Amino acid sequence: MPGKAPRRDDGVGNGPRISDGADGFVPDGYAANDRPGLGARLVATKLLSAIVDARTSADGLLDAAGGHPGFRALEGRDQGLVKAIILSALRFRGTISRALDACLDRPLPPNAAALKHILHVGATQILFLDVPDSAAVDLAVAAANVDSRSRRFAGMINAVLRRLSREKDALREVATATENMPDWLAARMVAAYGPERTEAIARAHLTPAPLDLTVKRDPAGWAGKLGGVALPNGTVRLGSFDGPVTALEGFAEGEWWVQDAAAALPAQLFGDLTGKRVADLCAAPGGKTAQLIAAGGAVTALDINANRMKRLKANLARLSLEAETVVGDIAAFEPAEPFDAILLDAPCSSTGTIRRHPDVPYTKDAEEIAKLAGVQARLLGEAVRLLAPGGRLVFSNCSLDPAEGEAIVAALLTDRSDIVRDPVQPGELPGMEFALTPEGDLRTTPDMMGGAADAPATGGLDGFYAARLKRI
Ligand SMILES: C[S@@+](CC[C@H](N)C(=O)[O-])C[C@H]1O[C@@H](n2cnc3c(N)ncnc32)[C@H](O)[C@@H]1O
Repeated sequence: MPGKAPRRDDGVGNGPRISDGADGFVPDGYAANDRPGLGARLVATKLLSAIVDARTSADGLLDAAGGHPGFRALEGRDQGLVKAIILSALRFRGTISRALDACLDRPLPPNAAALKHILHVGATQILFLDVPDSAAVDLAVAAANVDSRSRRFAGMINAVLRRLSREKDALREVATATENMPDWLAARMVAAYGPERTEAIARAHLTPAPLDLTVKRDPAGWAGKLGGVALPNGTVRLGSFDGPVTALEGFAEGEWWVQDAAAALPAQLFGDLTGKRVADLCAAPGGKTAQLIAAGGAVTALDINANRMKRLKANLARLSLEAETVVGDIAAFEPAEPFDAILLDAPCSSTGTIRRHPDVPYTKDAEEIAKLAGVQARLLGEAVRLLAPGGRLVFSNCSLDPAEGEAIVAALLTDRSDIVRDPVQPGELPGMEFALTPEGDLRTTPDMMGGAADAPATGGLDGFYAARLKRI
């Protein structure tokens, strides 16, 4: 059984008025105060629709400062509940759909999107969260009653969710983890990794990722201080941590930064950078920039996004690390001299981070992957232009899709006779040799190291690809 959110007695909060009426999402003059806990369910229903129907990123919606107005208006406890509902509703979307189908006498009307989201929000609480079933059912019925399009389905919602509650022990069993991958993604994963590995990857997606930290020095010491384990690459992993990272020892002193162990690997492929001119060409928010500086490089960090660059600067300031920073497009970057080492951590579909961002399968698609692959190929061509003869370039991203990784590098190597692969040797990644391909590239997937569900203290990695190249 996957992790459940903390139990709430009644699934309630003293809900504030949640609508300014501007988006008309709380209809009929309704105030969430009228029914404790209803505001959270209405917001969860609305946000699930925004993610699944309008393909809006969950991070942007679920932000206490800049998120959806309905979410921001909720009190902290209800915000936590909405987050738990949304993340579980997405993580287990296939299992939830199957369970609901088993409780429906006939298929839902095709134009009843709001009804579908109300059922999913109710079912998520019954099947996967520690909310009393009676509160989940009653509040789903109440949510239907305040929406003029869904009101006529209130009786049906009541019957379906009550049946779900009675039969939940059988219905919440995940039949195959792959049922929780939308078809487009499952097809691409099976084509790349085969059905068995896809099932293992899908299973790893069902458990949130642990908290990983990159430390400036002394991983074993920090693992001891923070109650974690030091992984073979030096990442400190805190198996179960629930709270603000800012409260952890060493944060204020700038001793570490949050970074998945797999995300730490591409920059580690450069080894010692002392005395080297280094460019980090897609740098923000700067996790890998910090590693390159800590490895001794004189780093120029470039990113096209000024806001993200502000975050990079703030992150480096906290860590007391220094880099030259440039806001701009790689294509327009004309440095005085070429670089000895270049990291291109290109924008991608982020399918390697589904454990952290279960909305990704619903906000991305095959068409977007093809578009991103075009961007990556173009940026890699630009990055090569900035590399000194003999210099090393690492191309990386957090996609699981070979179209955004292996295929991009293969095409470059076919096109350019002056660029060769500089294969990573097993001895360079002691204890993590499993992450190397026969060609000497890095390829991690979430099921590696056991997968978080099987080995919470050491399991699971984000999906990453990295190839090390050299200019001859
Ligand atoms: C995957 S993120 C980089 C993450 C970063 N390397 C880290 O570890 O924190 C990709 C970045 O590429 C930047 N980017 C996209 N297109 C770019 C371009 N043409 N020139 C420069 N930066 C670009 C985006 O703004 C984004 O910050």
